[in-house]
Amino acid sequence: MNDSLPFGSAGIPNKDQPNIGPLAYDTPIFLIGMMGAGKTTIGRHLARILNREFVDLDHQLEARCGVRVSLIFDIEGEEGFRKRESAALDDCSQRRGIVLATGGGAILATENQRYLKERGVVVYLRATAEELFRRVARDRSRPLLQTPDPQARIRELLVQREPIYESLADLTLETGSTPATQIVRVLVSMLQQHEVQL
Ligand SMILES: Nc1ncnc2c1ncn2[C@@H]1O[C@H](COP(=O)(O)OP(=O)(O)O)[C@@H](O)[C@H]1O
Ligand SMILES: O=C(O)C1=C[C@@H](OP(=O)(O)O)[C@@H](O)[C@H](O)C1
Ligand SMILES: [Mg+2]
Repeated sequence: MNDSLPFGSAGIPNKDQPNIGPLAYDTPIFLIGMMGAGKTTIGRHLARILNREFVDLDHQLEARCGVRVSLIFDIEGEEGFRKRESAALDDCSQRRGIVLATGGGAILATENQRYLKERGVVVYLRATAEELFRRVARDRSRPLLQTPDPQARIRELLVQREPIYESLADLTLETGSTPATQIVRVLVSMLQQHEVQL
């Protein structure tokens, strides 16, 4: 990869950033974070520039079920969705050389935490509740946000989930108002710094 990519402007090391060490060239890269963090958008760009296959967990589920995520929630509730999500994550996380964008709640089940932690490099895309809300406010495709006060819901979910995102992350990237294309460049540089073979 090109060594001259910018490093550091939006990237912040975790407090106790572990040394990932040299990893196989085909180690999967997993993106985690809240709804609106940019996992799907950034994952797709990242895969393109690394010449990797891009997999989005929600899209996998939709392809398997033949319906949209919101309809899975309508018919089977969150519990049914989570079971399907866990089975899809078990399969997808075993695929080598991919960039995988998870869904925001895919980190909740303990078996999913194990799949992510043991099978690849985990990147947490972080954003504030205000920024997340700005990004997803007009989008009707996220069933958990179809409430009278979606901003409050985002804040609640963030409080519940932030410790899990942090505990799973090998790398954390603050997305702020940085455009997605620049975030991807910073992320490539962070992965290189952490000896992930790209
Ligand atoms: N860094 C960013 N800055 C501004 N908007 C972004 C950024 N990343 C993603 N977005 C926008 O936010 C929305 C949600 O992004 P998406 O990739 O679907 O997030 P996720 O998959 O994490 O829920 C999309 O409209 C996307 O274009
Ligand atoms: O945070 C969540 O629990 C969810 C996030 C969504 O994916 P994104 O994070 O890609 O929006 C999708 O999996 C589903 O609506 C539930
Ligand atoms: Mg997504």
